[in-house]
Amino acid sequence: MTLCIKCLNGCVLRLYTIVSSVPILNQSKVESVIFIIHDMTEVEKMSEELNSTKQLQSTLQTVLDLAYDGIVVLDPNGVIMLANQAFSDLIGKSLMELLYKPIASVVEDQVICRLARELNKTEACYVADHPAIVSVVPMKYGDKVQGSVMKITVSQLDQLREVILQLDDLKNQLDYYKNQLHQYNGTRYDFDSIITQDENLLKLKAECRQAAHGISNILILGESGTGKELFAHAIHNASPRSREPFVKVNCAAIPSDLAESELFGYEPGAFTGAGRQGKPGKFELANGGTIFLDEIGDMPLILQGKLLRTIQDREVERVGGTRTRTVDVRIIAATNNNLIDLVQQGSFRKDLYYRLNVVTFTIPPLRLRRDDIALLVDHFIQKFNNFMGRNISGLTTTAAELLKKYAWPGNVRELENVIERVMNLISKEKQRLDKNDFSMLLAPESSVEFNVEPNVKSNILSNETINKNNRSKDYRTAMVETEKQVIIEALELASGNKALAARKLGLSRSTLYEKLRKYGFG
Ligand SMILES: Nc1ncnc2c1ncn2[C@@H]1O[C@H](COP(=O)(O)OP(=O)(O)OP(=O)(O)O)[C@@H](O)[C@H]1O
Repeated sequence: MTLCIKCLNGCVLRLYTIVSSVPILNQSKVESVIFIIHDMTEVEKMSEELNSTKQLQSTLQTVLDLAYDGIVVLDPNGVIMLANQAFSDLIGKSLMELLYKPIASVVEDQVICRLARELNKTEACYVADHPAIVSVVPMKYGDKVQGSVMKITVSQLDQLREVILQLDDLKNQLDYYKNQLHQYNGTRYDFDSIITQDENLLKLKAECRQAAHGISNILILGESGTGKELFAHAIHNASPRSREPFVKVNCAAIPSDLAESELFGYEPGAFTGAGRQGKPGKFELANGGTIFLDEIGDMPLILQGKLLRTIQDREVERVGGTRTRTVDVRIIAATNNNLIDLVQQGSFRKDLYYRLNVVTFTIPPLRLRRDDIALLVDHFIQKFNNFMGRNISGLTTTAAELLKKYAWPGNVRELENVIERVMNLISKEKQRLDKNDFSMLLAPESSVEFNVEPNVKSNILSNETINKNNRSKDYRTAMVETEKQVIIEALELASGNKALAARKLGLSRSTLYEKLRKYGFG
């Protein structure tokens, strides 16, 4: 019963009471009643407190059960006062079995029992065969230690391990697909593909292999068909970037109005015809790997400035964009032009030249390494034997002599093309290639011509132009006229098909275009 009492000072006290009444009887008649009033206010208060403590405990239990870590609360004697579900799962006992029992009596794990006696300790150990981190912290009320809380981090580590395993799996898959991509899209050659026994080229190979491990940009010089691209592939493959992309750009072949977007990409709507998604440029595609800028001497002047900025800042900005993107790309540039001449003529930026000319290699032409000819011939015969299902064993002595004396203006590419052509034309019964099979290399003036300084005789197809009159002309004029004549003949033979003419000449298409422009045929 609630009793309201008015005090002398006028305030009203509400008391929770239990009232008992005892009647006093006189001959069965109630004479008076004794009321005994028990003030239960304190008890009621305690009961309310108990209820809220129970609520708090239930909240605490819910919170603890949500935690991934195993948590156990111990009193100063090591009795388990509270534990969460994760702890119970880890130990393999129900909460009923654990609560209010000394931890040493219910938990078999010796590490946990030992750590339960510690305060302020963190240890990496195994709990129930799981790698775990166990921490114990004291619980204090005021200055007095009232017990401790132990936290066992296991499940997160397990989950982390799961995530790490998945990540490893994904990494393996990524490596696999990168490998596949590498086989189909990347490079075709490595240093073993470079056939030579020439001392200078062997030395160059060794230097390039060394430079491959570095970070500097590389410039490869050399006449057309000497193997500049082959070297670029080999350098990339021997570099720490070998698993990353190798992207080739033929600077002479991209139309100048598209060159900027090809190299640097474009944003959506950057120009009429630009795709809605935008497009990454070659630099972005080569990110992490190598970009091979072939025929760099033919790069439009306007783009050279942007290339220079890209090399310096290691950033690209897409056409029509404002955002810069960081790119980590190693540049290998190659050209058969004399870049210093181009700088002097004003068609190549001096500052770009110095940026590119950090580590430079010049591949010697085939005519300066004649001992390689026999080796390369064997290599190409083998290659075409495989392609064509032939069984040619090699050259006759006279054919070998002829090929060794020939000037090879188109270098290794021309040699390869000649062998391919001859192997296509000779009869099935033939075992060895004879001098007569190489009639296309024979000028009417006979072998004397082949002893002439190679530069003078730039191509054997020019059988009419290399004559005595030419020899009396000045050296350069003879070369130019010879070359013009050779080109005209090759175009005639190819019925005006420039790609075919370039193949016949053993030149790259871009080199032929360049020469056509130079001689005003283009
Ligand atoms: N040392 C070599 N060993 C084997 N093959 C070679 C060698 N040098 C060049 N070749 C072959 O000759 C052909 C031309 O080589 P490559 O394209 O690398 O020359 P390049 O100097 O880049 O020519 P261009 O200046 O015309 O682009 C390729 O088929 C290449 O495989």
